[in-house]
Amino acid sequence: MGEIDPAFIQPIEHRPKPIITEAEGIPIIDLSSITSNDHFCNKTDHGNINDTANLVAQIGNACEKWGFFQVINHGVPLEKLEKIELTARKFFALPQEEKRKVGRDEANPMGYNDSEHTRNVKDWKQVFDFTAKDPSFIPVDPDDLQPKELINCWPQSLPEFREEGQEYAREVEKLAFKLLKLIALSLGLTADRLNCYFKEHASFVRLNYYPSCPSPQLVLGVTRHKDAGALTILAQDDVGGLQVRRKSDGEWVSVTPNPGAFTVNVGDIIQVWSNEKYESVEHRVMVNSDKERLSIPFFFYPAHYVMVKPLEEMIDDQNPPKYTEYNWGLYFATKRKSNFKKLHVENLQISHFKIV
Ligand SMILES: O=C(O)CCC(=O)C(=O)O
Ligand SMILES: [Fe+2]
Repeated sequence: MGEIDPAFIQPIEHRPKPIITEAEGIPIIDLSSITSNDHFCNKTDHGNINDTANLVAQIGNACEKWGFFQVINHGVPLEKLEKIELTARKFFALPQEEKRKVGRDEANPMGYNDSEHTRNVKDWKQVFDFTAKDPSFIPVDPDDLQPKELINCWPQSLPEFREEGQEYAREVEKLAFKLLKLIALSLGLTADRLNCYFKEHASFVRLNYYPSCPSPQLVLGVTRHKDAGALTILAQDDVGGLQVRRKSDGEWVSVTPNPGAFTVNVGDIIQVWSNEKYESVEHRVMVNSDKERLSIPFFFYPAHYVMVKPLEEMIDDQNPPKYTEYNWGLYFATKRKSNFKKLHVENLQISHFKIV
């Protein structure tokens, strides 16, 4: 323990427990009935309406009960996932100086970072971020709301990285739009109701590398947090470590990895749009003493200019709006500031927009 930088050490109440409880019951949802059909919700679609209704019900239940679910037969070709995983492993095995050449910083948000902070504690991980869409625009400084073009920086020594990353992002983006439709339907909205917010979406893919750790009981790979965007679609290898705060009793429970499946979770924006019918659930990542781990989240973010507030359809006299409106670009830029260093103030959270 002597060698661990104190910046990584979690306060006692947030350290992982030695006994791990598996999250039995996180639904595994089979998307095979819609994977071959990009227009499965259109009026002209003569596909099996019962299949879609069944899926919508499963997704709605999972979002209400867990805020998390896994999808199989999702249509993302596994070889695209395997390629990006292999290249990600090669990238993280490069010498630190090489990785830092594509380092991200406060001005340039994409690329490599080995000192991410969540809730003012340093995470035991290294990350590499790239945008799903090229070009992508979002403000990066809360004092300058001019959107900035996000420039991806790819390492020269891995020429295949760029194309593999972009191809992977294109495939997961298709899945994200399908899930968005299913979630809209599950909220009683029209299938395309949420699409307007994603025309110029500022989503990005993150490669998370969690090295093995000599004192896994003191640190976390990612400190407890809720994802700020609309949806997260996560691929993980077979090591495990993701824990979710179970809604029924507040216990931290582990999500059993199911390689080839994606773990999907609802983020803060869907919590607000749905006026809390669905909640963005807290999660964290444990590391271990002998195995490194790789995970690849796709953070599905709306366009920077979107004003986020409870949808009209989700509010009425019995359900008044629970959040005040906020601008997504400004929220993102403000939250980002706390990623780089320990701040001595509480980080921005969605609860700060809650109407009490
Ligand atoms: O690595 C994981 O399993 C989850 C990572 C995560 O929660 C995040 O990057 O927001
Ligand atoms: Fe997360």
